[in-house]
Amino acid sequence: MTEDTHRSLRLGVAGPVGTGKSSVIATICRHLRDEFALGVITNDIYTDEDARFLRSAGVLPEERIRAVETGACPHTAIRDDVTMNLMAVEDMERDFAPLDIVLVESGGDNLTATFSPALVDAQLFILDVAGGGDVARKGGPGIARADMLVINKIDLGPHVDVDVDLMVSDATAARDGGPVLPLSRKRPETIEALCDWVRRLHAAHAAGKHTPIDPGPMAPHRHAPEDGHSHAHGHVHSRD
Ligand SMILES: Nc1nc2c(ncn2[C@@H]2O[C@H](COP(=O)(O)OP(=O)(O)OP(=O)(O)O)[C@@H](O)[C@H]2O)c(=O)[nH]1
Repeated sequence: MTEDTHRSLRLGVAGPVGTGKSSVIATICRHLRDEFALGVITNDIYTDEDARFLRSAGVLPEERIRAVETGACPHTAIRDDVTMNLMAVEDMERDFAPLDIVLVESGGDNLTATFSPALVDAQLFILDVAGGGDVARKGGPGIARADMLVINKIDLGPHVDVDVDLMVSDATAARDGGPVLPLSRKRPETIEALCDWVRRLHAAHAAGKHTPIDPGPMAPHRHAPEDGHSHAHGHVHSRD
């Protein structure tokens, strides 16, 4: 007989470095932890820094926030060989059953990193206005086809000369009309819009009406590690 595992909604959060992945996860946990049983898995190459940030923010009981130290290109661990992450998600689902939602934070630093549908049911891709208003136009699988594109830190628009409305309409065009969510932790109505999207997604998942979408593979890229050898993967480090 197989073990009775409780299958949560697995929600990936990806995006370039510093756009606010940990902050968005903290926000979702703070606002939805009384409605849903939540868990978080973070990904970093060598540290558990993101997990420590979330634990110190006190957004969930500490044991519900676990780190996967990928020890290699973090994008590989969410896309090409998801074994470490899948085991972490399944362990958490078993240890805290029944969980409603497990959030998985990607290591990030890359405009094209996306999750494999073998790991997550849905994914958020996060850009911020501080990265420049034209980033949304540049496209890529996460921007074009993630379940939701978040444009974060819209409170900073005037300070970095970014027209937020234009960035949102560029992003919507890059997604062929797919959903785009302007967000700022300083604007409660945008946080409520994010929470509503998560609620609807969870309801669709629980009803068996949500179909995971693969945003598509990363573009080819090369790493140049310290030892002078380089190796190629299927993605590009656009902010390296
Ligand atoms: N002004 C403003 N700053 C924000 C907002 N959300 C996040 N930040 C700040 O942006 C910085 C980066 O946020 P993180 O959540 O650490 O970003 P991240 O994508 O998880 O970063 P990495 O894990 O290093 O890739 C932090 O200093 C946050 O305080 C926002 O809505 N407005």
